[in-house]
Amino acid sequence: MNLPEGVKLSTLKMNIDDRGTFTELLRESWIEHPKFIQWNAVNSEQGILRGVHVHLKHYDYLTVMRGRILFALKDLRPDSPTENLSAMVEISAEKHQSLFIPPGVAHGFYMLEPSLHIYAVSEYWDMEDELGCHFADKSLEFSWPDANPRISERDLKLPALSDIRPLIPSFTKTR
Ligand SMILES: Cc1cn([C@H]2C[C@H](O)[C@@H](COP(=O)(O)OP(=O)(O)O[C@H]3O[C@H](C)C(=O)[C@H](O)[C@H]3O)O2)c(=O)[nH]c1=O
Repeated sequence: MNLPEGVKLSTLKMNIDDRGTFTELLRESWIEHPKFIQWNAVNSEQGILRGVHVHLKHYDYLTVMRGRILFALKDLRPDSPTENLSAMVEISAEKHQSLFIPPGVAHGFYMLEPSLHIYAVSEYWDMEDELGCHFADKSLEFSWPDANPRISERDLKLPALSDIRPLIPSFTKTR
């Protein structure tokens, strides 16, 4: 699958026995840079769309613990080898995968089923690092399965993609 440079989609090993399952979600050795300092758990009803957000500083590392989520990604970093590439990735709890998203890659999440995703961030939550644009902006080139998702007031008021593009720093190779 063609993903923005630096985005990593990994399959996690689910150990199954007669009691249930055991899955390692993250080892520090799997990701050289950055270190993750905060974890979040997010429950969502079906039909919810979170985003589209993009960060100047922090990295996200996500996995789906229950349900099925469509992750939409777009590379907004000037000079990136995949500048302007859009991608849609579906992750379910059954096929345990993780998604690593560097700064400058816009992302939005549409819940195909009631879902629980957990994610780690490399900086503490800071609204200064919470940019975003309206999910239905055509220049995102996202094909959402739902033209009328349930979305927060904040996300509904997000600007056009063209308004935030000048704020995104140029691409730097993830160490
Ligand atoms: C991010 C965050 C939020 N909150 C509080 C603030 C709100 O009362 C509530 C929901 O926050 P928000 O509406 O920002 O959640 P999402 O719309 O799911 O956005 C989050 O997930 C999308 C996809 C992102 O990429 C954003 O980085 C992240 O903000 O949790 C906290 O208490 N700590 C936190 O670290």
